[in-house]
Amino acid sequence: MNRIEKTFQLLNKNGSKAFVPYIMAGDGGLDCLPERLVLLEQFGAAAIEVGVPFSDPVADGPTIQQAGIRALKNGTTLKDIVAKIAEARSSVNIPIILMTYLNPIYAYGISSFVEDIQNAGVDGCIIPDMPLEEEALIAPELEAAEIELIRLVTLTTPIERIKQIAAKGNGFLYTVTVKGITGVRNEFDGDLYAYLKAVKEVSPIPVLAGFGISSQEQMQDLTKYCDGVVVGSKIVELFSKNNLQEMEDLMSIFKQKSNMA
Ligand SMILES: O=P(O)(O)OC[C@@H](O)[C@@H](O)c1c[nH]c2ccccc12
Repeated sequence: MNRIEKTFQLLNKNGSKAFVPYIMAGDGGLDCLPERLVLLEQFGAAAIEVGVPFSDPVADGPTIQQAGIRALKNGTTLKDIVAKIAEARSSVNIPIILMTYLNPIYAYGISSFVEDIQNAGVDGCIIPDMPLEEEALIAPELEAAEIELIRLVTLTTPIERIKQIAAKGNGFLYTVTVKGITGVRNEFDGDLYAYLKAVKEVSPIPVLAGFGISSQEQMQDLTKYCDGVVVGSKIVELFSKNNLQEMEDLMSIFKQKSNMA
């Protein structure tokens, strides 16, 4: 069984919710990636989304964009990231999910990409600019390698399409909570909770909410309606300020789960 599936089975059994932090690989130098992964697991992460820096990150807000620019300035490449994950894999028990736009995968070569991330122990992949209609490009190879393709739905996705996407049944459904790009928000649309509830009702796989989340209050509100949260910009900001205490405090409500992996 894939690590992602196993993780959600355990969370479910314990009645716990998932905290999935996003980090930008190469921000602060690629050498610190393994220690950051280990730290996030210790703080209570259920899985970690590792972002690949890219020059045209269409879904990224200012915090993630800046982190991407810093990582690119450090000379970070997808090849080096995959090698670093391979190096870190034996010290990390929780699932590692690689988030990259399609272009770097193309440049790498689809088959070698899948083969290399499989060997590195990557458990899942998020490719935000690849719609359902285009995924035949890579989905069969990922499936053969037992790597979960994590798909996104948004506030504007019709429910019939959400059903179709969720029915693919990989990993979890990434439900985007805002009409816009990544980045910390103070409040969400009033209809968000009803939408999350509707997504949860039609999804045979776990539903995670992501985009704009930075406080424990938001996390507690949202996880009433879904199985967990993805937090990117806030985590990226705290790493760049080296504010590990605030990170540990923020994640503390999820911590009891860290020992189950
Ligand atoms: O930064 P936020 O608002 O907390 O949102 C998570 C997000 O950063 C991360 O999941 C992510 C970063 N870049 C993306 C592009 C598409 C989808 C998701 C992402």
